[in-house]
Amino acid sequence: MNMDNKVRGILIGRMQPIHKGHIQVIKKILEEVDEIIIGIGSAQLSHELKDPFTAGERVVMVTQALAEENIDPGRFYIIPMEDINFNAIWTAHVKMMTPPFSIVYSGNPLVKQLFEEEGYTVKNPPLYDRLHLSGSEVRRRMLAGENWQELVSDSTIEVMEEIRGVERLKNLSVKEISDL
Ligand SMILES: Nc1ncnc2c1ncn2[C@@H]1O[C@H](COP(=O)(O)OP(=O)(O)OP(=O)(O)O)[C@@H](O)[C@H]1O
Ligand SMILES: NC(=O)c1ccc[n+]([C@@H]2O[C@H](COP(=O)(O)O)[C@@H](O)[C@H]2O)c1
Repeated sequence: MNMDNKVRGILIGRMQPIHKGHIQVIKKILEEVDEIIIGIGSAQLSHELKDPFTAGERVVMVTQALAEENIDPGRFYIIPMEDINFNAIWTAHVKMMTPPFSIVYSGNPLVKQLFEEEGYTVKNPPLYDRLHLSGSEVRRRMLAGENWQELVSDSTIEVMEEIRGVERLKNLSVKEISDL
């Protein structure tokens, strides 16, 4: 039960980085709920090929991308969430870190299973242009020198330049190959 009677939904994703698919789904969820909680998943990870950006950098990217869309800042929370080793109590960990919510939006079968077992409503959000709109595709294009910019918001391009994100990813790829 919510302490303030607001209907809240939660969307958890690693946002490595946030892309136009996330933005569209966030807008869609905001048509259904009063407020959305955006959980930045695997918050402890950074400087890895699959997870190059820190939780703090991801918070900035998400905040600025939503500002660019003129989404009312009073309607969302951005909360970094570290992984824990115990799946059975992960939902309690998420609950502890967030404002009360009643709907979970996720297509991830494990996330769905864990929250359903705790009695939450889990909805499968629509996927937009999934062939192109995924964090993996953004990172792949960054490494390949292809057009990743079209997949993300202008503000994300700016943050990426500020933190030299593409250069970081390329350095990580050289390091991971040399570690093989
Ligand atoms: N193209 C998309 N359209 C709508 N929602 C999306 C899209 N891509 C991801 N999402 C949403 O974001 C959540 C996962 O976030 P995450 O940042 O892990 O996305 P991802 O793009 O699949 O990442 P990666 O490719 O790095 O694994 C999913 O549960 C899904 O609801
Ligand atoms: N035990 C745990 O810590 C646990 C369990 C399920 C999902 N998660 C996290 O939730 C997020 C889910 O995002 P995806 O839907 O993109 O996989 C990921 O960051 C994942 O690591 C963590």
